[in-house]
Amino acid sequence: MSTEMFPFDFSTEVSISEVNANGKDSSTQTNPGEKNASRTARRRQHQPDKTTNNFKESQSSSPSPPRSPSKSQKASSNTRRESRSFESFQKKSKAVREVAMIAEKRNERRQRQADERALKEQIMKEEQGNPYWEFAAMVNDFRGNIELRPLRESDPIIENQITVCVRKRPLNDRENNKKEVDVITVHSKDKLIVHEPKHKVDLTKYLENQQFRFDYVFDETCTNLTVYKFTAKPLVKTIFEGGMATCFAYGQTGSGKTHTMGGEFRGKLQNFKNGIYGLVAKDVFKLLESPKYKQAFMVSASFFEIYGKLVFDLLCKKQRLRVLEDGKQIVQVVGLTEKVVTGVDDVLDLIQKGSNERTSGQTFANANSSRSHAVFQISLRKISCPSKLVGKFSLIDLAGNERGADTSKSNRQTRIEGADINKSLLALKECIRALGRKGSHCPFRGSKLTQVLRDSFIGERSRTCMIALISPGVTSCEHTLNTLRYADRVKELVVNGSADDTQSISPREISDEEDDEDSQSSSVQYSNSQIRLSDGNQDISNIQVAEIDVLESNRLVIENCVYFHKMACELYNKSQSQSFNRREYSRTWRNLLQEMIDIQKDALIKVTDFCAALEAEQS
Ligand SMILES: Nc1ncnc2c1ncn2[C@@H]1O[C@H](COP(=O)(O)OP(=O)(O)OP(=O)(O)O)[C@@H](O)[C@H]1O
Repeated sequence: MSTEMFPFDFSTEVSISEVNANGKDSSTQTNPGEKNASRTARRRQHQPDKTTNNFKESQSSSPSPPRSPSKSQKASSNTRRESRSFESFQKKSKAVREVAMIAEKRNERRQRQADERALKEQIMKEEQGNPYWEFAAMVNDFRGNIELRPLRESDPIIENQITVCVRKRPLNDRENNKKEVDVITVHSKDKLIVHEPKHKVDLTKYLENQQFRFDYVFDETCTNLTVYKFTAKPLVKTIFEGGMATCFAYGQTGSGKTHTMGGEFRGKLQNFKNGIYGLVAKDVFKLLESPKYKQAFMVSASFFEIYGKLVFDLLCKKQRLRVLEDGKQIVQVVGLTEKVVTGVDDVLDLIQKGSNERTSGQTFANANSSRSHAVFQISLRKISCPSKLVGKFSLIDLAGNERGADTSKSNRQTRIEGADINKSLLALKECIRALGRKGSHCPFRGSKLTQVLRDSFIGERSRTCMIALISPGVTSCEHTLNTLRYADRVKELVVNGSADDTQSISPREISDEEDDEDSQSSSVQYSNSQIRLSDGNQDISNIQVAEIDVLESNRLVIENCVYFHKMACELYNKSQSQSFNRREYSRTWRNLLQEMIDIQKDALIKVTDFCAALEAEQS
């Protein structure tokens, strides 16, 4: 096939040869005519919409190659041939363009793949020895495609009755050394995304991105001061207005509960001034100095630890304390040290003393502080009537929530501890939910923790804040998801409740003339000696208490059945999908069953006790 005869057919070949050579011209030995034809073809590729014009243009602009002497005789026959080749080109030009376009796309795709490969190789080099490098690349890629707008100091503070927020700590040295991937993206001031690493059946890796929403989300750059400003600080005035304020730190061991509540660590030393305990104390004394409250109130503090069913005084050599409840459901921690404090330094001394006691004074019954709940309380009383409690701020550093899952592999003692922690966290969730559902029964007898904090869950003026702490590392992903789901269940109610349920608590002044009867439900008596339970009355009261417990556990079983049914259906449906993950499925299913069994076991114990009490009463 000669260039003279089929100049444009030749250009087609050039195009194809270009395609075959991935964009490089493979026809190295070309004569000038071929070169012209090739140039024409390239011009046509660059202006695909003007093929016909190009054709005319190329016809006129392409110089003809040297011809033989019999030109004049062959002129008419050449014209016919060229006209035929023009028709042929017209037919083929569409196909040529399509082929060129396909080639172009293929080249682009190959280029993209090559770039991705190069990027992967670069990350692999940088992340040498990191088993999660592919997930790291995926998370980076995800973050690169979204706009992040974390919380700002200037963001408004919302006055909720129940606030639930999340704080993400930075990766620690151990996690950095292990090259753990940070799987938490704080998307905005109230949203975060968990990138859960997953594998498909064919072992392809992928991320399951789960989004959660809370009142506030604090990223790893937030300081204790910022966290305090949005969480506990707005609650300080509550105790001056006759209410109960409570702040919980919830999360797995090592997620930053003590760092947030007690203060930042510098090595083994803790700076109690910038923990929430210390910051609350500072603001309490600041408010106490205001003309409105000056000389009106006295402040006292106590610090104790709940370990299973036992309570220990952290301000008195871990002395064991008893918890009693009188006929009016007023709960007392009998013998608890309550020290009067006159300034922030006094409070910091007590925090230091209690914290040291907590970590150094570990006994057989408490080998690890992460297995106990620490409760620090600041109480406000009237100077004119110290036995009368005005308000109380309870700050609780909860036991590591993963401890509740210590089950089959652990020894009996650990299993019992785990069950107690599980039970108390479950009861806590229910009590906060009951507070949100104003007027609904508060199942505070569900655990020692909720029993001693009963006042926090009742009354119009009670306000609660939960700070869920999470570790960002990939190996903590499962615990992180459990923490977020728990916090979400507490928040769920706040989101679904009516506007009245969730917001704006009208402040109320405490007047000297306030009626004792009226305030009794939300205040505890100062003196432990005021608990009056005659022997005869106590029996009746015990049966009544047991009856309430049984009914409460019955309600909990019903509620849980509904939740269980919903979750079991969701899980089963998920198991039918293509992204079915056996390990995740079995773990979730096991946890769900365990939760159900725990609640039912608890109900069974309560009803058995109640039956026995009724029998005893009859005989
Ligand atoms: N936001 C943070 N910024 C920097 N370091 C942090 C942060 N949160 C926690 N840490 C560090 O992580 C480590 C574990 O924190 P912390 O002791 O507070 O965890 P925890 O949840 O209280 O654990 P446990 O349940 O065992 O008491 C500490 O060394 C602490 O300094």
